[in-house]
Order: sequence, then C-alpha cells, then structure tokens
Amino acid sequence: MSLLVKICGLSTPETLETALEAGADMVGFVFFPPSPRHLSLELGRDLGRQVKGRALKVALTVDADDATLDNVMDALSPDILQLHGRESVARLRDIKQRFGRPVMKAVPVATAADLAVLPGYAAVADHILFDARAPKDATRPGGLGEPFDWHLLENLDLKLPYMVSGGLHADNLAEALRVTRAGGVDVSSGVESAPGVKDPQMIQAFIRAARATQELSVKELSVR
Ligand SMILES: O=C(O)c1ccccc1NCC(=O)[C@H](O)[C@H](O)COP(=O)(O)O
Repeated sequence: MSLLVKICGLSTPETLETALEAGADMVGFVFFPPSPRHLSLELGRDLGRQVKGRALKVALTVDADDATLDNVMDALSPDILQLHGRESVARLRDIKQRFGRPVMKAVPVATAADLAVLPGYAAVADHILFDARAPKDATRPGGLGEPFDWHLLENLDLKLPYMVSGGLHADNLAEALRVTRAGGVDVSSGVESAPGVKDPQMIQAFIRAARATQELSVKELSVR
C-alpha cells in the first residue's frame, strides 16, 4: 500500500494549493482557537471547497462538543475527523455514530505506558495517529514540532492503519518510517517558517522526501 502523506494546519489558499499539487493524500485543518493554525468556519468552508476531491479533508478538533462538530461538518464536510484531545473510547463511538465519518484518534506518546490505551481505541477508531505527548504547560496538545522516541513503536502489532507525527521534517521522516513501519506521515511545524506560517518549498520538500522513501522501500522489497 502506498504511503499516506498528510500536511496538517493549512490555512491559506496558496499553501493548500501547493500541498495538493505536490500530491498530499490528506490535508488537515485545525479548528481549535488557541492554535496558531486555527481556522474560522468561513475560511474552513472556502479551503474545503478548494480541495475538490484531490485529497482527503481532515478536520482536527480537541475535545469538541457536538455543536462545534456540527459546525465543522457543515463548513468543511471533512472526510475524516481527527480527534486530538482526551476523547474517551465511548466519545469516539458516539462521534462516529452521530457524524458518520471515519475517526482518526491521536495518541500522545512519551513512554511505553502511553500505548496501554491502544486496544480500547483500536476497537473503534479507523486510524491511529501517534504524536509526541505535549508538556503539561503547553497551550495545545499537538503541533509543537517535537518528536517522541520512535523506538517505542518498534514492536507494535496494531491491526489498524497508523501514522506517525510529531517533529517530522524532510530530513528525518525516512528514519521515523524505518523504525515505526507506519503507513503514513503527518507534519505541521516541519513545513513552517514560523508557527502557523506554512512554507511552500518545505511542503514540496517534505512530500518529495516521503515519496522517495516509499520508492526506496518498494525497491528493497523487490530485490529480496
Ligand atoms: O497544529 C496545531 O496547532 C494543533 C493544535 C491542537 C492539537 C493538535 C495540533 N496539531 C497536530 C498536528 O498538526 C499533526 O497532527 C501533528 O501532530 C504534527 O505536528 P508537528 O509536530 O507540528 O509536525
């Protein structure tokens, strides 16, 4: 299966276009007011229209209530709901049932103990996104450009698609994939010149590096 590449926290038509033209599989939009990437519903609606089926639209929320998710659904009509807060397994089930969209649960990782939640989430979620656990005093639970110890995922046996994120950039994604054997990579800070300011060249370089890694692993498999 081909590697999934997600560019998260897009907030301008220009950088969204760059991500789409460079071949992103998923484009992420943040609806969380404390974030420097937060989108108004109006902008979310416009950016969502711009996608026109060229990638999957992912709506990122943090412990959002039903009214907020109703508004996001109406504005963006996302293909996937990325839940990046402390949503419980029961809440995931609720959201899937009410909104009828696949759910990607972000799992914060700092130590092996953080993986204990996986069986519960795996029973309900459609994708798992591993991200670095944010420090206690952080203003947001993700999008901080910090990696976690990828070796914690080395012996993972998860019967569910999973992506790796947290502090990725064009120069370290190959190693992250080698260690974690994830089916996808997700980036935000690593393609920015400042928090919330996406850089078109960094987006292109990230996607190029991801595709090169993918080609390399296909070649390695075919010479075995
Ligand atoms: O981007 C944010 O500001 C954000 C706010 C609240 C929760 C999650 C957030 N971002 C998560 C992501 O953008 C990605 O899914 C991923 O964690 C990549 O982050 P980064 O380390 O910045 O590449």
